[in-house]
Amino acid sequence: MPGLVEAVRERGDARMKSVEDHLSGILERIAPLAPLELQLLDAHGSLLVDEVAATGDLPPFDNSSMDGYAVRLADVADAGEQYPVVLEVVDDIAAGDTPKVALGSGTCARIMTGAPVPEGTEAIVPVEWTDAGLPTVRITKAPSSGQFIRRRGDDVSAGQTVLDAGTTIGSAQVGLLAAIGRERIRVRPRPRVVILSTGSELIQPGRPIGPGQIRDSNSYMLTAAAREAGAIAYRVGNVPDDPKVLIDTIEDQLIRADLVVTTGGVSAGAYDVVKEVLSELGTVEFGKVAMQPGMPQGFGVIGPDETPIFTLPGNPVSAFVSFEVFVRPALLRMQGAEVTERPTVRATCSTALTSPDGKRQFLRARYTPPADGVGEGTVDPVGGIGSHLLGSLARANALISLPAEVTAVAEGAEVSVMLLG
Ligand SMILES: Nc1nc2c(c(=O)[nH]1)N[C@H]1C(S)=C(S)[C@@H](COP(=O)(O)OP(=O)(O)OC[C@H]3O[C@@H](n4cnc5c(N)ncnc54)[C@H](O)[C@@H]3O)O[C@H]1N2
Ligand code: MOO
Repeated sequence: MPGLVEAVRERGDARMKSVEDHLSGILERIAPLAPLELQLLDAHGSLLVDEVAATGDLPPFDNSSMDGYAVRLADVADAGEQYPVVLEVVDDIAAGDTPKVALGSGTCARIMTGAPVPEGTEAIVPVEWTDAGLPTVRITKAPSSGQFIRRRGDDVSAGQTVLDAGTTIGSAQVGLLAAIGRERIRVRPRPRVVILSTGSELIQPGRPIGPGQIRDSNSYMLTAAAREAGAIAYRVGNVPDDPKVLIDTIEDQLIRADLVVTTGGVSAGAYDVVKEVLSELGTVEFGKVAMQPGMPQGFGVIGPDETPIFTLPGNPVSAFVSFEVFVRPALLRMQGAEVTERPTVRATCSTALTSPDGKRQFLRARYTPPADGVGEGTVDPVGGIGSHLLGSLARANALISLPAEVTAVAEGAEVSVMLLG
């Protein structure tokens, strides 16, 4: 019969919070950031607060979609290779010009792409269907009615809603807003996130490494992850395991942070400074979450503005998975997103798996969608379960998520897969 300690270890610790409880506790305390009016390019990547309506038509005037000649249909109806029609060119209109003359019988105007068509225009003859002549032009092919004319308002008409509230401002949306004349726009701003890696053993890439030291991968990885989640991320590497330096660094950084993420120093070690320092403040709660990797977690608020802070474990894979499961949803919530989870699919697992009882396990994996686009894809675990295995993490495009009560999965069984990016 196992002793108490062994029994707890086997079944998971009853005092551990479930992943779901920890996440919902976090999201209850994270509010969308207050809307801000930003210049278009500063709004790029943010979510629109209000719907946007066009104040004018797009295009704003009838214009040519080809370099060529603006004509009346009756004048060119008989044009052909054998018997070209000859017209007098009465105007020459470049983009930005205003036409000076209306078209009369037997006349045409040379016109460039985007230039306003003169009054009386019924179609445009592309220059390739002519001898490009001036002051008369020979036309060898007749356009159809309205051909190569872009009508006023055929893209967007005045008053029309062009973007719904909640739309993410990507490059196409920036282009549209500029086209309708908007210079500034109200959005949920991108959260500013400070990523801080702690540990006296950490060395920045590019520096020589000594015995017992390791490179600081977490601060880079999480800064990139925060950017991928839409945040403006600031990286602070190399905070040593010194309580005073740590608290001073966090205080200094609060000025530019809507959210702080630390890694390392939260387990049970003698130098686990993050836990030691922040526990004393009483506003950050530390505990164990029933998951692997990512068991030791801390979350709370800090500083005069009650800035949310996540203290993630130092093992790189634990930090990565914790970010995915807890921090990313919080960042999306701050941006006003309705959906904060990664897309999840069911997939056939290529190998048999085991998992600790009482802990949700996140396994690095490669997901392959179904070849025909219908039905279930397959998923292959990559690497082992060790929380230090960054090599296999970098080959993964998904995480297999096994519920806490699942201890074994047969080869070919269906599993839940969280797709990364
Ligand atoms: N006695 C116990 N020991 C540990 C427990 C426990 O419950 N009891 N939990 C283990 C688990 S699970 C995890 S996860 C880790 C969490 O440790 P810490 O958050 O305290 O992190 P550190 O001790 O500072 O570092 C752990 C590991 O990760 C490396 N590390 C740290 N920062 C970085 C970085 N920025 N880039 C790359 N690698 C980093 C560090 O060198 C260590 O190897 O605790 C277990 N122990
Ligand atoms: O939970 Mo730790 O995050 O497994 O290595």
